Amino acid sequence: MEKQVALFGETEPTANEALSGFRYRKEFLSFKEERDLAIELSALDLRPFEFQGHLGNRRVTSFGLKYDFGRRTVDPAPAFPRFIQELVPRVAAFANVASEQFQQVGVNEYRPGAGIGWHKDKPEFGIIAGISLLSPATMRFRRSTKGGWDRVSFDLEPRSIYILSGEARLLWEHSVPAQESLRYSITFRTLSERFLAKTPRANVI
Ligand SMILES: O=C(O)CCC(=O)C(=O)O
Ligand SMILES: [Fe+2]
Repeated sequence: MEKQVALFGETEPTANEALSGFRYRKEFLSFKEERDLAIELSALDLRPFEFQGHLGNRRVTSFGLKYDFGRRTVDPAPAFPRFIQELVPRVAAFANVASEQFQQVGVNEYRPGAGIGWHKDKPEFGIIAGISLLSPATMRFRRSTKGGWDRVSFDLEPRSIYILSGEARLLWEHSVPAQESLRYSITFRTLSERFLAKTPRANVI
């Protein structure tokens, strides 16, 4: 049976109880910020995400670094545009990391009918912070158990932010089912300790 968790404002105790390492705050962006960002995002050169096993109708782009799913490598990507740079300190404060630690940013555009299938983000990346714009969505989590799956889901409101760290990041898979109207997410990623240890910084950037 799936647990549906309603989140109001900064409800970390509730969130942590349901899923350790998941944090959420609504109204992280103002309406004006959301509108201005949506204009910036609509002007980006987004490409269809194509990879076996994933829903294909989401469009994406990356900044700072990008993960090449074919070669399984982390490669350089265009620098953060100004509107992303301006968000980083605020996102970093909410995530309790230094701004410089966010080295990768991904933009997802979900037109009506687009979603993202079950996955864990690549182990090269560490903490993930996600901002939602324009339309509500549900973020679903599952973890296999002896008898089947543990499941939990959270409503993501437009202008909200979530953090995936710890168990939510490492042990649970997540997905976002298709919704009926346009939604964007901007995801910010640090690099994992493991990846940093084996990759001198100079080679990454
Ligand atoms: O749209 C979202 O908030 C989820 C995105 C996601 O899971 C990803 O980009 O890895
Ligand atoms: Fe993800």
